[in-house]
Amino acid sequence: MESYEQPVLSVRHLNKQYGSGCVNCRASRGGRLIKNYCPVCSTVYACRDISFEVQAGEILGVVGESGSGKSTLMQCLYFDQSVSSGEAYINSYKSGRENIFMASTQQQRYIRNLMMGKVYQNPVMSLKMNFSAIGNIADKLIAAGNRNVREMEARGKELLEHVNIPVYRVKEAPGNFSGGMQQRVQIAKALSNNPPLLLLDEVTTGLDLSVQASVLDLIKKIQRQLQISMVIVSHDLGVIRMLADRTVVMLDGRIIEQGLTDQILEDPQHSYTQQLVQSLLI
Ligand SMILES: Nc1ncnc2c1ncn2[C@@H]1O[C@H](COP(=O)(O)OP(=O)(O)OP(=O)(O)O)[C@@H](O)[C@H]1O
Repeated sequence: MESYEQPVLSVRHLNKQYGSGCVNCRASRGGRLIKNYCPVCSTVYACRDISFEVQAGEILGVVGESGSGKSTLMQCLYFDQSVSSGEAYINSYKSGRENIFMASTQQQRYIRNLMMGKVYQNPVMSLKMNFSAIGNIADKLIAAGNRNVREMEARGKELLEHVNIPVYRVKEAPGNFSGGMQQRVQIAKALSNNPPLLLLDEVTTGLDLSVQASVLDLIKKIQRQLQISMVIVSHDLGVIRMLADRTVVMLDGRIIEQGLTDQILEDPQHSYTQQLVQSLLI
């Protein structure tokens, strides 16, 4: 199969548990859990048998209530957490033939720096608040092996302009910026090495509605212009409706439904998804 036909990201049977499990929860296949939690040994089954694909140029939405495992999934994909088991393949890494979870720490750093970008709900997770905005971009470019200061400065300005940070503020620290501006700097930083895949975790949560709308517009614009693939996590189906081509619905660590976003909105199959869709209409 040619590489352009392969999914950009393919995740198979990803499991992540916090705790080692016990006779009660290991044998029960979830039957004796309270949601995702074992009351006997306190193990949390945060992600259970998660499988999905992201195609080139597609935005995949992941929606679910608080605690359903969305952030854990993103943390595993970006190597912020190790998986308990499972596989993931990126078509730009070793032609999509090697499980990235089995790659060495050095290789995982390489994948993070060149093949993925991540935007967090809390900008402190990705931005150095005591660096300038442009210094933050250079930081990511240096991590990927760049050394040419002039080139990095030009790239930083270009990216920050692209996300609507005024050129006269690029040398200011993001700590001085508003929440929406900080998210835009994070997006610029995540895009700096032209990754084929962007992971966005609750990036508009906590922002004012109008700021939220401008960040969502920016994400849409970037996706159209760069044709980059994205996985966007949100507890808000409104955000997913606006951005995602396809959607995965999570509950208690499992995927309970996935399909085209329009299809899920028009004809939700699972009772939890039906509730979510109904809440959009109220
Ligand atoms: N470090 C940890 N140790 C133990 N349990 C954890 C840890 N991190 C997350 N969990 C548990 O894993 C489950 C999934 O959490 P996660 O943060 O992935 O959910 P979420 O869907 O992203 O929720 P939210 O939208 O509130 O962030 C929850 O039950 C949570 O308590």
